[in-house]
This record gives sequence, structure tokens and C-alpha cells, in this order.
Amino acid sequence: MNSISIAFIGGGNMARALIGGLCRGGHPPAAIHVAEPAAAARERLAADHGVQVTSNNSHAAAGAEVIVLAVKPQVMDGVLRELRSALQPGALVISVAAGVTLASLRRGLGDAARLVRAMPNTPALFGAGMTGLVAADGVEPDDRARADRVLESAGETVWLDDEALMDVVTAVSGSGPAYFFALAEQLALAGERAGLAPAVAAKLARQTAFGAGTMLSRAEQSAGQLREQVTSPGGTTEAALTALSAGGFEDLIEQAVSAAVRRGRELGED
Ligand SMILES: NC(=O)C1=CN([C@@H]2O[C@H](COP(=O)(O)OP(=O)(O)OC[C@H]3O[C@@H](n4cnc5c(N)ncnc54)[C@H](OP(=O)(O)O)[C@@H]3O)[C@@H](O)[C@H]2O)C=CC1
Ligand SMILES: O=C(O)[C@@H]1CCC=N1
Repeated sequence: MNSISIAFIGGGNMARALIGGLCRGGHPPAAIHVAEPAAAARERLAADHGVQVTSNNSHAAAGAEVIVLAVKPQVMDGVLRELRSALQPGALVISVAAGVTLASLRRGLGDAARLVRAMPNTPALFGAGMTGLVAADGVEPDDRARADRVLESAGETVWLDDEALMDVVTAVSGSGPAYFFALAEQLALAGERAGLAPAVAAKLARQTAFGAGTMLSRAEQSAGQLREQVTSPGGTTEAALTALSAGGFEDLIEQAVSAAVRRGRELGED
């Protein structure tokens, strides 16, 4: 594994997941610096992963070859102002912030900055992440390779040519794990209401989500084909899926994705 020096600005949920993925993938913790204002979060990151922690964004960024901006979109402008003069020449900046455009990163960091916008997701923690990436003008092939080396330790990557689609990536795979977790939650609750003990219902839902996810990742068939294999004509699954459709399942998913796309665009305008 490479030992690119990486600085994370913001040590919250997404940074933790990416750092976990990097460390599991063999990236040396000593080559990872994290700037995070909350002392408790810093202590946890240092204890869990052995990474270097600081409360000072500029110090973290100063020696780094790759800087990952993992702060909320709402605080990004202030962070960019702070970092503008702290980046070392040739450093690659990867922002994972939802909605924040390459143009606004460019405004904050100046013309010389090498910029990539990425949208990872939290399964990165176990190397099972999905990251969409788009590069700003001026990004060289070796910058893309550097971004890939950082994000591939967290799972799969896909490069897009059209930045406008990053809000759709955010809505599908960035936020996507939450939809599956919400489904697992509701499935367990429904099992409880139908008589199962809470622990049993939770175990059935979790392991079923794991099994379905494993099949989606390993089987050759499409999601639709896998669904059909479970659905015996006139059987229980068909009854359940008919109830989901009658309740507007397909429309609801479309509405959910549209809402997330809209919110991503709003965050970019703030
Ligand atoms: N969570 C997810 O699944 C995903 C999140 N993202 C993106 O990742 C980014 C972070 O999200 P997430 O990890 O969920 O949020 P968190 O709130 O968990 O993490 C953000 C961290 O940044 C810290 N922070 C706040 N202000 C500053 C600052 N000025 N300098 C340095 N650090 C600061 C926060 O500290 P404090 O709490 O003390 O304010 C917090 O620990 C967002 O832009 C989001 O869009 C992208 C993909 C998926
Ligand atoms: O909810 C959010 O805004 C972030 C971006 C994708 C996942 N979490």
C-alpha cells in the first residue's frame, strides 16, 4: 500500500469511515493527519486508528500530498479561507462535501489548487464504500491516480465527466446507505409488531440485509433478477411486494432521490 501523506479536515462520521478504510487497507496511520475541533473526537480517532490529530487545520494540511475536506458544506468557506495559504505546491484537494461545487472550491482556494470533488459513503469503513469522483480543469492523470489510491482503499470508485451529476450520485450512493438502514429498521419493527422478540427481529433484519447485500455484490444477476428468484408466483414475497407497490414504493424512492438531489443543489447555493 502507498504511504501518501493525507490530511483530513474535519474528523466526523465520513472522515472516520474513510480513515478506517484506509487503515484497514494498510495505509500507515502515521501518514494520516486529522484536524478536528472537538477534543473527544480527536482522542477517539487517535485511540481507534493511531492517526495524528490536531485542532489546527493549517498544521494538518501543511505537509500533506492529499487534503480531504470532510467538513459540513455550511462551514466550507471558512475552512477554504484558512487553508488557502497552507497548501504545499502540488497538493491535491479532495472535497467530499455534498453540493459544494468545484467552482466554489476554486474561488476559495485559488487558481493553482488541484481539485477533485468526491462523494463517498460510510461503508468505506469496511472497504465496502462507493465513491463518485469528478476532477476540476487542470487535474493531471497522476492527480486522478492519487485520488483513486486514497478512495479505492475504501471500496469502489467511478469517475464522472459531468459535475452536475454529482448531486445524483449523492442522492443514490452518498445518502443511499441510510435508505437501506431505514428499511432494516422498519423490517425489524414490523417483525416485532407481528410477535417476534426485539433481538430476534433485529437479527433477522440485519442478517437478511447482509445476505441481500452480499448477493447484490457477488451474484451475476441484476437486482431485478435476484428479486424474481425470491418471488414465487402466488407466494408470500409477491404478496409483500404487491403491498409495497400499492403503497407507492416505486414513487416514494423516486421522490426520495429527487428530494436529495434538490437538497444537494441547495447546499451548493448556500
Ligand atoms: N455522513 C455521510 O454519510 C457522508 C457525508 N459526506 C460529506 O462529508 C462531510 C462531513 O459530513 P459528516 O462526517 O457526516 O459530518 P460530521 O458533522 O460528522 O463531521 C464534520 C466534522 O467537521 C468538524 N468541523 C466543524 N467545523 C470545522 C472546521 N472549521 N474545521 C475542521 N473541522 C470542523 C465537526 O466538528 P464539530 O462536530 O465539533 O462541529 C465534525 O467533527 C459533509 O460535507 C457531508 O456532505 C459525504 C458523503 C457521505
Ligand atoms: O446527508 C448528507 O448531507 C450527507 C451527504 C451524503 C450523506 N450524508
